[in-house]
Amino acid sequence: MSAQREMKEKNPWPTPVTIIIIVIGVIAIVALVTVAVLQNKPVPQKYKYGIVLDAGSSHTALYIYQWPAEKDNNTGRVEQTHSCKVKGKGISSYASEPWKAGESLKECMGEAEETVPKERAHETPLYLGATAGMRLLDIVNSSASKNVFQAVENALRNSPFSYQGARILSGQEEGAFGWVTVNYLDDRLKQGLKTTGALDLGGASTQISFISNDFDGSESPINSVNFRLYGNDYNLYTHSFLCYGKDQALKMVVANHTQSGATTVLDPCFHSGYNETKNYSVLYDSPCVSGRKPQEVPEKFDHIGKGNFQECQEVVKSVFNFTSCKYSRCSFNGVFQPLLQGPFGAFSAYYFVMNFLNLTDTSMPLETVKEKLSQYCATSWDKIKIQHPTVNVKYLAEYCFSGTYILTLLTEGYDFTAVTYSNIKFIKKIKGSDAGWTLGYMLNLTNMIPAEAPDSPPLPHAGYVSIVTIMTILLIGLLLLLALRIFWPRCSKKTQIV
Ligand SMILES: Nc1ccn([C@@H]2O[C@H](COP(=O)(O)OP(=O)(O)O)[C@@H](O)[C@H]2O)c(=O)n1
Ligand SMILES: [Ca+2]
Repeated sequence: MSAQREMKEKNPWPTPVTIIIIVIGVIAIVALVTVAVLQNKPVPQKYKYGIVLDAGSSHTALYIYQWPAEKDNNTGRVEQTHSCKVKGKGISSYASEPWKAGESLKECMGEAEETVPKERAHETPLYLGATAGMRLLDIVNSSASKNVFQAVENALRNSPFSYQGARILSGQEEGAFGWVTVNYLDDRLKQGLKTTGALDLGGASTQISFISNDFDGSESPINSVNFRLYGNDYNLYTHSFLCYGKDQALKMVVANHTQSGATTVLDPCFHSGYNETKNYSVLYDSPCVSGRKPQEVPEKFDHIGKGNFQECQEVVKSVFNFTSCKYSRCSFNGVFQPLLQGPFGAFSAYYFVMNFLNLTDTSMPLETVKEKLSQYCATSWDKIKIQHPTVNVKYLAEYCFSGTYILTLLTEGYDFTAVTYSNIKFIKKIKGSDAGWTLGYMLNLTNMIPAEAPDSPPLPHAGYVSIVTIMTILLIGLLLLLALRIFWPRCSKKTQIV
């Protein structure tokens, strides 16, 4: 015992070598922990951008998407960072003065230039896709449609972005890309989860798209779209009904009322007290109704509201044809539709209308929804105007019709029942991005969704760094213990003597 005390008094400090080892060990640990922390700190993100113009029948909207620059190969999330509503009507309304279609886009294109960093502009793809308004214009006047595209192209080519072209989407593309958007934003594709069907209601056409076990594409190939996304195969059913958007459907319904060429039309889909003089020529100005035009019509008619939901439902039904079906089952107008399956997201005008009517809650029994709509339709036009002083009266007048049309389309047209109605969710946005075909369109054209699932490392980055750090600390600890035994052998010996 005394010898041990003697030794400690002689040399109370560890040897310099041990100190160096300990210092190096501590520095190594601090360095490792610092590296691990810094490595996992979010670095300021650099983004890439893509722009899509949705040239709809009623208006054009511009959407800007962004995704992490270093991850455009399929792992980074694409999200909407900005949107801009073009003032005025859709591009198809400029058939007689096409240059105005190009002009109309300039304000939103200016916003896009402010949103996308200058150094990214030249590599930012810019697309314009036109839907049913231009499909209809192309049917009645294809040279006018070409002129509108020419004007739009001139405006977009002069932008600093990488212009990739303007074209009319087929109804099938419109339906399929809407489905891709909804399922991409919900993260259902990457994870191979059960998908959500997509219901899109526009002004001039409407789309229904869903996966059904009942459907392999063979019964009606024109309604079938095949995808391989993230290693999963999808056989999607999709159909677009031209003329069954809510604005054209309204024209068809009113046209059915006015077959006799009457000067007064009593309309159950408009509120009592509503009375507007309208032109027959405007009513019959689209190919959706031109075939119904009576031989002899006066110039104008008085459109008078009656405010009766039940009767409105009956006249709305008159635009759906259920008489012939050459397939095992049909929705309407002889169009094949497999058994409805799964949850559905209903967006665009489905959402705008049901949201205005306070009817987006689909857990409410369908009968209650109908009662509420019936009460709304029965409210006088004067009262409606007082209740909604800020809403444009042209749109305000149409909500009773639009609500009735939506319920009729869903239940009679597509065959949703009181039970399956609750599978529908009326949505505007998913995680900050608008539901609609534009995102799916861009993801497809930029090959941003791979056919095969990307290989992912077995551990996430943070987990990898933590494990390496812990293992290194353990190793250093072991080395230190080893060093203690080598450089202080006497210590251990003394302990043995004691
Ligand atoms: N805030 C809004 C915006 C659009 N809408 C309606 O939503 C529909 C959008 O259709 P769209 O312009 O995309 O037409 P399509 O080309 O898709 O048929 C139109 O009927 C608009 O009137 C609405 O009800 N409320
Ligand atoms: Ca649309």
